[in-house]
Amino acid sequence: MSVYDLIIKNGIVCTASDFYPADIGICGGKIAAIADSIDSSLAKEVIDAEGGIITPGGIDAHVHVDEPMKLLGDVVDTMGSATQSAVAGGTTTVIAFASQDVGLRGPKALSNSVRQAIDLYEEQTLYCDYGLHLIIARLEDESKQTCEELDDQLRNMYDDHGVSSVKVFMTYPGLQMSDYSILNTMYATRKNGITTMIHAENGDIVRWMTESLELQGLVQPYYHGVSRPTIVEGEATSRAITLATTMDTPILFVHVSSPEALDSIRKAQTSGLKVYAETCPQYMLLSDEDTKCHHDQSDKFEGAKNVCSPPLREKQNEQRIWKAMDNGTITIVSSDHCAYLYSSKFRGKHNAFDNGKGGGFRYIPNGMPGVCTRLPLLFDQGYLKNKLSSLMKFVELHCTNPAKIYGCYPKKGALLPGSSDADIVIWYPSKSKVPVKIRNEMLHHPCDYTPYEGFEVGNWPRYTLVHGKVVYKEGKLLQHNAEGHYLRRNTNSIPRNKWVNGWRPAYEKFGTPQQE
Ligand SMILES: NC(=O)NCCC(=O)O
Ligand SMILES: [Zn+2]
Repeated sequence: MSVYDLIIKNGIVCTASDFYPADIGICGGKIAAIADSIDSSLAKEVIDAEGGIITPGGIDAHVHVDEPMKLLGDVVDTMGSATQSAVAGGTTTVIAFASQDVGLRGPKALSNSVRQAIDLYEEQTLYCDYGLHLIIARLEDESKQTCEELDDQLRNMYDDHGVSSVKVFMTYPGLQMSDYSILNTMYATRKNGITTMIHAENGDIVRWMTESLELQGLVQPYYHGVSRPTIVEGEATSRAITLATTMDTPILFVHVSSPEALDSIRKAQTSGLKVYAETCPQYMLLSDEDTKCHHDQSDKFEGAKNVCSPPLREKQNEQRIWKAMDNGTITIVSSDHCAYLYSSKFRGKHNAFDNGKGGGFRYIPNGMPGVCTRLPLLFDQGYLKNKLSSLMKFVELHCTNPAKIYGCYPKKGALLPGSSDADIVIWYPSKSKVPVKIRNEMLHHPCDYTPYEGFEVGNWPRYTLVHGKVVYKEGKLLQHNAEGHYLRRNTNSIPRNKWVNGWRPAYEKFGTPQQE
């Protein structure tokens, strides 16, 4: 009788803490054993890693796909297509977004918003597991009443669906929250242990700059970046830190790109605050030059492919991001995958021309694809090209820290016998298959471009396993093994119980520990 369903032999196992040659035994979709050598006869099936590196599957904690509220317009991905592209690049868990349905009322309003998204994705073939954050689209009114309602709604959402994180926006027309509303949100997230994710850009400055550029006729895609200088992100970041300090609430800044933001985050972390940060590959590998037209001089709109917020920065900025990843200022790396078609004149990026809008940068849907390329690009740049101090650091940023921050460790993001799902990437042995030139066709996604077309990387996932089954092998997807599910997560946002003065939230008297 077989002890294991599968044994992976002759690999070099790399986790966030260790790097060593070992065999891995898998049983019932879980990591069952890791040892110097496991006898092949104990398994139904054996994969020979041939000396290749083995890492936990990637966790991409910032992915946008089509969702019931269509908050971001006609993004091209379903959850099915996003998970398919994810596993083709070694990512085995994605955390996407459900948006608040502002038409719903009552204590189950947020829970039901999430339910609608889960119902939609249940219909789709999923190649890996997915979780959901909740985007708070609008607080009904800015009264203390809302605080209490939000508290109930968050508790129900977590109890019903294990959603343990919410995202708020300090910019975007229709989504931008006032400081007052952010405080209301933090008051309730703190009480429920929910992680507060913040998109930090000063929306009023962006609006003012946008109008000024438009008056001067400067509306090409490149000017999207000009309307959102680095200090716009820096100011919002330091303001959000002030709000979080007042409310004693841990926060995580998504898609951090600016030196001023990094300085504020580093300072806050050094003073002991629970401030975390995410960055994305585009902020170390692309620049504002990529928002100009490159290929076809007659297409002045081509830079729209790379319009995202925060925008791509000057080339020299990328060194700051690498340093911040290595020194711990940046906690996680996600893709912020948000793919819109480019070639269609009727969909995606060209929506900027709908109804006589004229294609100005203000109207370009923000975002770019990246769920497939995140791990290979960073494995190449971070590890093979030595921009990170070790491969373990790469695993920490892309797999382990996202799992810890978002409450799914060690089920995800680790290779712990008895605890972790067998979500695994086996990379090519170092001497074979190098380099790989990235082509859009390799990415198994519905988008018609990748910002990384023609980039060369020194390795690529050879096998991707989800729940112990091979879902991607040597460039091909194995659909019969695609059995992804919705992932409930735990809360993991623990306040410090340190206050700026004598004020305490009203709920403190109901049992939360006081400052020591
Ligand atoms: N980042 C971006 O440009 N688009 C996706 C939405 C967001 O995360 O802000
Ligand atoms: Zn954002």
